[in-house]
Amino acid sequence: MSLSLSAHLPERDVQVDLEVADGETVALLGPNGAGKSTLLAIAAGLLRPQDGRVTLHDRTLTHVEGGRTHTWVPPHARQVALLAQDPLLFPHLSVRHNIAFGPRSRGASRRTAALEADCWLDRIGLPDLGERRPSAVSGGQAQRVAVARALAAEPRLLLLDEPMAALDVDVTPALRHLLREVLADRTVVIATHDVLDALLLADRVVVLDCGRVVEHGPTREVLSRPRSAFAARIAGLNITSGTWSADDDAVRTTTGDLVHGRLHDDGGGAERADRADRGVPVAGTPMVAAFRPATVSVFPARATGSPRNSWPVTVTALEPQGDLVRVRAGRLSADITPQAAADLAITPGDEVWFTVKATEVDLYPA
Ligand SMILES: Nc1ncnc2c1ncn2[C@@H]1O[C@H](COP(=O)(O)OP(=O)(O)OP(=O)(O)O)[C@@H](O)[C@H]1O
Repeated sequence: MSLSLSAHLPERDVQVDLEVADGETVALLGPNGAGKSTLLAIAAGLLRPQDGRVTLHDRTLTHVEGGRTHTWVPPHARQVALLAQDPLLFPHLSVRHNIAFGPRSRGASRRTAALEADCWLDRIGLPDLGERRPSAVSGGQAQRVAVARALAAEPRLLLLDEPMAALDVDVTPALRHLLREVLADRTVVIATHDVLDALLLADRVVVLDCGRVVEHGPTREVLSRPRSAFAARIAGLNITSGTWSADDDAVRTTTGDLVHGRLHDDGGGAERADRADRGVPVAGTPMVAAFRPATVSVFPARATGSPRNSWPVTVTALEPQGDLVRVRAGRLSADITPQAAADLAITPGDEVWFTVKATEVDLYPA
């Protein structure tokens, strides 16, 4: 194993074992507060567990037993790079010098470091922005620079904490594309809420809940046969949140749309979700609605016969999805046949209607 981490941190109720093979990308998935960032902080040496051990390529970085520290390598000496939501570039340095910082700190000459930085600027598609200060580039560009800066330091382990979370949905595909390219063959742990990150970037997923690993395995296996409630909720699904409207017998989303569907109770796993409906939530209960992109039909105008779930959306992207075309509209997506996409002649920016039968929508208390 390249990375082996076992940690117990009682004050955060975290007890986790994690192993990552050499060259493997593992996605840590889990709801808010599950312990994803805590795990990354332990690996990076920003947090000391009560009991635990972190080894990277057989080198012990952390070894603590019962609060007593036996081995502690400080963060800068771990050869571990942590990339957070916020790119945290040095504001007083140019973009080129930010990237050159890694090679310089490895002992490279000024000239070599600058040449390496220029290679990275090309690679991240920003060859002309080297002289700019971080304040003069966009959020998406800054995050690409942060990726280059992290990798230019040649870390043996790269940790990514929700790298896409602070970005507009329009720029996430470009960053995801870059990550796909640069993460191949590196040892990486990426904490994310986004199932697409897991699908596109990770070889394996580890699902955390309440500070424990509740599920792990190859990405597609876990997402196609999820066993934990969280994985079931996010596995390739459209997820939209809102609150229960008793008058409408539906979830009212933050944008005011109503989503009708099949009610489930607390979603305690796929097995339970199959059972008949239980109690109806009280008005105002926070809820999530989940439905598969393949169940969504796309129409140029409101569908006749007006199915109960039909929403006007603006197409933001079209992407191949197996044999189908994924039509993205912000956070929602529909998978349709290439023929249907051609007939509709959809392009990003178009207004269309997404329609889904209530029987295809699962509603869970959030
Ligand atoms: N600085 C902190 N001090 C004390 N407890 C914390 C701190 N940060 C997080 N926690 C607690 O540790 C637990 C794990 O939180 P953590 O931030 O690791 O979860 P997460 O999965 O990264 O969540 P998110 O997706 O919201 O970032 C939670 O119970 C949280 O309340």
